[in-house]
Amino acid sequence: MTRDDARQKIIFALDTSDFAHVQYWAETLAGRVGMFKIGKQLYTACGPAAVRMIQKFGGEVFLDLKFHDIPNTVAMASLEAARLGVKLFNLHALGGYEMMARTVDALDNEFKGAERAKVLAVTILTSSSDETLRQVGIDKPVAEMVVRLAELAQRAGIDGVVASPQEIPLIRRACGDDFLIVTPGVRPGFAALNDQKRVMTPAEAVRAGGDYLVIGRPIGDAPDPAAAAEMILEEIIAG
Ligand SMILES: O=C(O)c1cc(=O)[nH]c(=O)n1[C@@H]1O[C@H](COP(=O)(O)O)[C@@H](O)[C@H]1O
Repeated sequence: MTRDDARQKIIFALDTSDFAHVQYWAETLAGRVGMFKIGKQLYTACGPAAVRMIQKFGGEVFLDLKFHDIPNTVAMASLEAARLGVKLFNLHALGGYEMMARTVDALDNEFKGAERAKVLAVTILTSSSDETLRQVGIDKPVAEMVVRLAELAQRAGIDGVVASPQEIPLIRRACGDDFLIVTPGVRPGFAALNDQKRVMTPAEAVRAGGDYLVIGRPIGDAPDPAAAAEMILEEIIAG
């Protein structure tokens, strides 16, 4: 794998509330990572201006708002996400088949075959365990639920999933090679686990078949974030 291929796989999770930080991170990491993830914290604080700031510096955006609502509301919100010109955005597969299929229909009607944002379904969050599922009344193990939700998303026309690296082989087997797998819960050798539970190293996640790796605190909290991003690249290439 070339250095550039490895770089394109890294999505930096821009988890901040401060608009001034957005420009700093865009300048510091543009060209070092493939995409910037704008999630609930930053989007709630700064809105579409944060997306535009990244785009101004030539960065691609993954809008991580994890929509989960009635089908019409999610479809309409998804159209707005796609109109921002982001490369990826997501919704919760637990919202069900109709919510996902209505969203894909709305996008197809609006973009009519032209290039559009890819939509991902979140399966089971990487911070969840079998016990977390039991607490909300789901008695199945995480791995079984992840595959079930990935298959449901694929049937609804969704482009891929967000899942823990540990579930990548199961999803690949069930959904094939063209289904995107975006994986958070990635921890390079030098970083702390924080609140993530089902983790892998960057090299292991790529070897397992992950298309993109979402990495936040191991880069953002590092004393030298640019150097941390380069170390992660080295880990991917060496692996
Ligand atoms: O959708 C996500 O990006 C996501 C899904 C998931 O299951 N687990 C998860 O950690 N994430 C996000 O991935 C990022 C991980 O950040 P770090 O744990 O700091 O690397 C955070 O912004 C989370 O919101």
